[in-house]
Amino acid sequence: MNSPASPTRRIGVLLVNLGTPDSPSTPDVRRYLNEFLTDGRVIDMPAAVRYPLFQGVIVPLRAPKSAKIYQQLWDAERGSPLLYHGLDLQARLREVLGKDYVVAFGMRYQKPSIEKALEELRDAAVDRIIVLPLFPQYASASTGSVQEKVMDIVKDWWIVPNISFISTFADDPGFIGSFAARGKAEMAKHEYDHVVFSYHGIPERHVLKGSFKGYCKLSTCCASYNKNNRYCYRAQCFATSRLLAKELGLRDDQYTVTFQSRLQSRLRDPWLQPYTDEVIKEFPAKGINNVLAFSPAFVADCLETTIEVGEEFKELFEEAGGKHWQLVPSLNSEPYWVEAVAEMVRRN
Ligand SMILES: C=CC1=C(C)c2cc3[nH]c(cc4nc(cc5[nH]c(cc1n2)c(C)c5CCC(=O)O)C(CCC(=O)O)=C4C)c(C)c3C=C
Ligand SMILES: [Fe+2]
Ligand SMILES: [Fe+2]
Repeated sequence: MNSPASPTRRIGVLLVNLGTPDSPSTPDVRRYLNEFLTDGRVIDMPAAVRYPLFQGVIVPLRAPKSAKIYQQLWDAERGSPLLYHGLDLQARLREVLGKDYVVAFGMRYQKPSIEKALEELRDAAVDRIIVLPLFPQYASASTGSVQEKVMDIVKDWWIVPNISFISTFADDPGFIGSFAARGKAEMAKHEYDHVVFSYHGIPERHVLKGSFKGYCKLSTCCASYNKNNRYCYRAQCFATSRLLAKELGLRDDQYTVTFQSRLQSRLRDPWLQPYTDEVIKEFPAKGINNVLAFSPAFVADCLETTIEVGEEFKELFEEAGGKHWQLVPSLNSEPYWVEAVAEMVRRN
């Protein structure tokens, strides 16, 4: 009797980014924000308060304003940059990884859903799944939320797959090298007297909640990256910045680490500081007039890079008297970044 052919042992790769509305219309933005801002890892309030407060008050007020910004960002042919860069990365990674891998792409909020992407991998009968949330620095509100969602889905499958997560790549040499290459290309075009590494902020409380045995106290604890603060978002942001500065040949006084995108609320809870908008307004008075801005919490251009860093911060800086502000474009689906992702996957 012939033995059955041995099953192909392909590996599934699930790339996940945050999410984006289906269109920049107010109803679609409202639907997206309703899903995003009722996630208990993003807004860590009891569900009984979170749902009525956000779905009933904050999102209806915010959606029309956000929709206007999404309209500025939207590409007439390709739609949301976060989505089309994700699909491009998926396509290029497929080519680089070859036939032993099946690469799927999903968004934590809205479409394409993580459910659908996981089903694609299940239908391909992959042997195991490597999940790569596309956030370099672990935060419960981003990476943690993706992990929870994936586990929530597969817990209901009859055959639960082998799954591993790449939870942080803040100090990954391929990630650092790719961003440094993007920065060097800008530095070759213009003289800069200062560099800003501006990261998406999170409430300070989120850092303290993840503090390992009380190690992280939002102080000098984050000045080195070690086994005690491996998943501290603030420590990872500093680690990424130090490594990028080293690659770019910057002295400590030639760069500043800042945090952007805080969700302003009447609760006035402090977010990670210093705030980018406040820091850059002071630059011209200090003689800093030519600034190169990196946004290394994102690996694809999106609202937070193109509009907030590339346009809003530029305007603030120029209003304060600054001369030249330049955003370093994100990694998107640049060949060296695709290779860096492939290497992280192969190593896993
Ligand atoms: C880098 C990872 C991210 C973390 C950590 C994060 C935390 C976080 N975000 C909000 C609120 C908003 N973020 C918004 C946009 C947005 N956020 C991320 C990533 C992280 N967020 C991305 C990639 C994007 C852009 C999406 C796009 O389509 O381009 C928005 C929506 C835009 C707006 O209305 O301003 C909100 C709101 C909170 C509260 C939070 C942590 C607690
Ligand atoms: Fe965000
Ligand atoms: Fe820390």
